[in-house]
Amino acid sequence: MRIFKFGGASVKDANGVRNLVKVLEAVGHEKIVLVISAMGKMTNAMEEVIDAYFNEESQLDDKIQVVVDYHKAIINDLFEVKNHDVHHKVNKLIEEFRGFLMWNKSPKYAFVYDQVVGYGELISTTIVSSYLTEIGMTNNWLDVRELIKTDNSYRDAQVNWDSTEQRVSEKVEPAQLNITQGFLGSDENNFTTTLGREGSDYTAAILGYCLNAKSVTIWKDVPGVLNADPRHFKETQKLEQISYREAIELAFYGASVIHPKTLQPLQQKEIPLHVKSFVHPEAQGTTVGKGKKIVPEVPCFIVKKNQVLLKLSSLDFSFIVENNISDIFKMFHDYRLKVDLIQNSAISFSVCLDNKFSGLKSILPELEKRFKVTCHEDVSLYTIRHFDEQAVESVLNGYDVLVEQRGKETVQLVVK
Ligand SMILES: Nc1ncnc2c1ncn2[C@@H]1O[C@H](COP(=O)(O)OP(=O)(O)O)[C@@H](O)[C@H]1O
Ligand SMILES: N[C@@H](CC(=O)OP(=O)(O)O)C(=O)O
Repeated sequence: MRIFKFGGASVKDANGVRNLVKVLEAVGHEKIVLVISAMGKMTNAMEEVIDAYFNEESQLDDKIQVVVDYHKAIINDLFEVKNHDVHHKVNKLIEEFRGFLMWNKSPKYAFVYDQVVGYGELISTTIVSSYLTEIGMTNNWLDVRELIKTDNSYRDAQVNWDSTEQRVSEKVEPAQLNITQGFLGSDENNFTTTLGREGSDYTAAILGYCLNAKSVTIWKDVPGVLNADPRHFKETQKLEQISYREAIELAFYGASVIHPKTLQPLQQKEIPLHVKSFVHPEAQGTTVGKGKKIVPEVPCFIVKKNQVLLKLSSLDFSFIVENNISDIFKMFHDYRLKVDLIQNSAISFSVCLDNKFSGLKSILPELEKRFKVTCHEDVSLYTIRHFDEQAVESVLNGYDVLVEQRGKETVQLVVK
């Protein structure tokens, strides 16, 4: 079997859905599992619904209406028949999460988030599946929550591999075109869980692993994995081949084209991962697999914006060593601050953090009880793999370098 993942960008409108069909016609549509994300930016729109529910209830209906209108426009464009069954199916899903929000008693944000946010994926797969059926492509729609079982760490659920493997092998039809949602799973009480934002790549890898797939392909709006994010760098080069190890390194440092958790299950079974253009499905793309580290061998640039640099110094000139470093790391873990870089000297300790769960405000007073704290917000972290001096120079242009760290293959620069 082959696993195909189509992200939000690929199904952002009716033409995107038609193009998905063209891709399937070009590369075959049997013995496939299609993993599809929410359409366009609908996960962000669902997050706004949840935020309104918790913080500004007067906005709730308007926020839900944005989701309704977006999908309705796509359905009206795709289906000629006015009262096509797809309207009924999508309305039912919308009423499901509206009803949940009406009756919910749980004050727990992460739990409520997971029960609601995934309707983006449930709706998108319902629309795509109905469209495929309409044009004569028989398909098997699967609720991924019945396949992928996880613990109950809402918003960052961990997969229970044994029961997932068993369910996947029972429910996926190996000879057919199967279609299911990315990003979601369910816990032992059958509540919906999510695998973390942008987690649909990981879903494709989980299914690939459980089905011993021949390959996993992520269809993108770019020709493959580039040596830098084209939104931040003018000149980029496509990488032809990357080893699993190198791809894991790139994803770890923040190359957002592949979700970091995706590589590990594939590497374990040596399943190749193709990143290909949904505009030119016949073109080669990038293959992540066994073999050469990186082809061509060029510097790879990764930038993370809006990071925080904290410098902690002891108040009494005592050393910062194992015991206080372990306390500091426990605090970062508790406040969900992701550590991107560390540098320590005898009496100080610098750390570049990702504040995506907004833990910074709460941790600062805690740290200030024990250390002198200097905090630079809104810094950028540049990582260059396989760097040379020219590559380093090219990213510096006028920035102030706050921290520099060099290894044999990687240089990291925190700049303001
Ligand atoms: N190293 C990279 N190579 C290719 N694309 C990259 C890279 N880093 C960031 N991107 C960006 O990732 C985008 C595709 O990801 P995304 O929009 O999240 O797609 P999807 O919705 O399909 O998951 C590309 O349009 C590109 O701008
Ligand atoms: N829809 C989810 C999961 C995902 O992976 O989406 P995409 O494939 O569009 O990045 C998100 O936006 O986080």
